Amino acid sequence: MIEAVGLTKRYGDKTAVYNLSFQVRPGAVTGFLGPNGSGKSTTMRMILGLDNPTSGQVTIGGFPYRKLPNAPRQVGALLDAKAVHGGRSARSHLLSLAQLSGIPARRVDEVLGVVGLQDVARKRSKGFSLGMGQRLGIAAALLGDPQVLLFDEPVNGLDPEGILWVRNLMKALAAEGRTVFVSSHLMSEMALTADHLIVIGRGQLLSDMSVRDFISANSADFARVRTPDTEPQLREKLTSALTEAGGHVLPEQDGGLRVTGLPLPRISDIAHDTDVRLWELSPHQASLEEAYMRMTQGAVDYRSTIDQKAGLMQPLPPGAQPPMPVPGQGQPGWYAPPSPAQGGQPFAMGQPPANPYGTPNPYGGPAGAGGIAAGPYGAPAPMTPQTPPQQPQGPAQAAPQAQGGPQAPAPGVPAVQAPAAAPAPDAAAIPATPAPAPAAASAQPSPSPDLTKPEDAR
Ligand SMILES: Nc1ncnc2c1ncn2[C@@H]1O[C@H](COP(=O)(O)OP(=O)(O)OP(=O)(O)O)[C@@H](O)[C@H]1O
Repeated sequence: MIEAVGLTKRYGDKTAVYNLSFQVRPGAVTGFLGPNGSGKSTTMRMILGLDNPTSGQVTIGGFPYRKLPNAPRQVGALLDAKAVHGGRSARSHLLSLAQLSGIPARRVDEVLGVVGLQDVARKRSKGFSLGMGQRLGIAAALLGDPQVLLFDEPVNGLDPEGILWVRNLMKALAAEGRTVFVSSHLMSEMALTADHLIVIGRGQLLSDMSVRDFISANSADFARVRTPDTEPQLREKLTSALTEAGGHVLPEQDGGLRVTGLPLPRISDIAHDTDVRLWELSPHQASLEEAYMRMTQGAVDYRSTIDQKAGLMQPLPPGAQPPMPVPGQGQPGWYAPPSPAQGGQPFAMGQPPANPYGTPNPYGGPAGAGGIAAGPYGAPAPMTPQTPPQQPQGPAQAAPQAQGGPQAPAPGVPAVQAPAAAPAPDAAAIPATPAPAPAAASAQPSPSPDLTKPEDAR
């Protein structure tokens, strides 16, 4: 388990993380969400001993990372997939990490297979695509067969097959009882992968709850109603009647109406009473993305000026910042549907607070996003390296390493793609990684979970 208590990090007068307390438990995938610059990477670096907290503490299994016995075998991480010496092959990179941690060389070939890079194992990583680099980073994280895994944006750059593979891998690792902590900006992916969410904004904790509770607390179900496109007056008539009955009606771009505050049968009765024919009356649940936007809107530091023009948010006075969101409350002015507290229970009559992920909803709607394919480690097809750049491979090309790449492993960095030697506090950079592509392509229920275990541990 990872436990942070009052974790705070300041860089000069910039407070990157403030008074964060949370626990990441084993046996589940915990998503770590927050807008750009909210402090996710800083938090992960502190967990891994790469940054020192200004105050507070964070422990893994009760120990600060740097005091963990045999850390590389207990914790694996992917922080920066680019932290690899481009002149080294994928295999050499992993071998050097393995040697630093006393991990047998045969484990390198195992993880290369798990991530699907076996066919390009001897190619220089500088020719790798973004997705292949991610896979290499994931391989490094798995190297020590750790019980605790941290992944910072693991699906960044992966194609759909790679994304599915990472999703299944995360879930399989958690199903084996491991602690899996993963950051991502892809809400749809988080909705499919995570069981629990920790959301931060401007370095502070905004939410710590299950995905289902998060959506339920930050969004409201709604009904979609469509009247005949050919008779716009019917739409107006129905809008008035629904509003009069206490509903909240928002027009949608395709001419439909989004209605909250009235159960579906009531909407149907009102339409009937006002002599309005319906082409559609369907129940909907807000997505994780909508719930997330509602929760974090006030904590977004970087926003396009186009957002206001597009009506995605209410205009603020020049120079004003939206207020920090309050956990469990929506952001006023945001486009998402009103929260249950504001809009009431739209489908009060037997409405399923339904499980958005997995179980079919009682109204016969889509089953949600639960359908995950098979095997945890069923990897995607083998990768082919990009055409290697023609430039010379001299030392100059290795410059990136200086930031903590493999060549100069950061002290204390574990199984991850870490740099070798001792961790350098505040150093940044963890390993990089590759992506899978085992021949077993596709969706076979993965090979045995043992694939993630070093032979000497089986
Ligand atoms: N070494 C540093 N020196 C000064 N400021 C830093 C340093 N590292 C991070 N920060 C600042 O701390 C804040 C949090 O950054 P961090 O990278 O942790 O955010 P993040 O949530 O990971 O962002 P993103 O989603 O964009 O990756 C940012 O304002 C960033 O500029």
